[in-house]
Amino acid sequence: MSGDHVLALDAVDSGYGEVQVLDDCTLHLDEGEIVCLIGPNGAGKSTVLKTAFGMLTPWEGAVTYHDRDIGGMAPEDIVREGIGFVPQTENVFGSLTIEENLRMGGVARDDDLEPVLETLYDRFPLLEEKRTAKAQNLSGGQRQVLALARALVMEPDVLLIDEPSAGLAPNTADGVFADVQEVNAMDTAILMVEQNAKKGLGISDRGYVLDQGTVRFEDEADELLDNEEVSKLYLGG
Ligand SMILES: Nc1ncnc2c1ncn2[C@@H]1O[C@H](COP(=O)(O)OP(=O)(O)OP(=O)(O)O)[C@@H](O)[C@H]1O
Repeated sequence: MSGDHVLALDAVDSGYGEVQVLDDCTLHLDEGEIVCLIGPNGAGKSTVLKTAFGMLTPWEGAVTYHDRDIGGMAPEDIVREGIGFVPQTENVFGSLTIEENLRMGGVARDDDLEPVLETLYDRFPLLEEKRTAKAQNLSGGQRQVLALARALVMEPDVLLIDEPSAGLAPNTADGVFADVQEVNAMDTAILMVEQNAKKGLGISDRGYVLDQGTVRFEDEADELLDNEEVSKLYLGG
């Protein structure tokens, strides 16, 4: 795959030890997009993100960022390239303050963090209000906002987000999805895994249905939501 994709997986096989999870997986993310990856438990959605972020090295195929091969590059180097990752769990340091968490997000930067912190505090006033509080005292939704903001300290142009709504009450999840949209509006392309397929696709431009490590469907998000087969097989009717 080539062209002007920001991020692409091209015919990627990947997995853990000897266990293959991704099988000829091809997908891409373009500038400005939110793309949602849905599919059943164990389909390999998180594995896509881990392979894109260098936590796993592709066995076959290529991972490209602006057409440059980054397959298997160390995560710390990938972060410097401009890709951020918000894992599903344990994505903040509970015993550190909000501000310390944000500063941890910037350890790979060697310039002054103040301007970017100010921008993030403007964007997420909640974090400024609580900047001296320990992250463990935040609610689940607030933690997700902190995890997003922490990844944004590096000013990535791609953000990989694993299940932003996991474990959150519906209203709280809606707030986090709104924040994801806002992050996207700050010129960040987003590849998001989401268990809540309807809501995830609801804020996305395009989507992929992954099943057994392979892309089964890809389309505009609206089309996937309207697709009867996708609906029956993957969206619970
Ligand atoms: N660290 C690991 N070591 C070995 N196998 C793993 C590891 N992490 C995941 N797997 C296996 O890889 C397969 C795909 O997992 P993955 O987490 O990518 O799925 P997923 O689509 O994100 O599903 P879920 O919604 O359950 O998180 C599963 O069979 C899982 O058991």
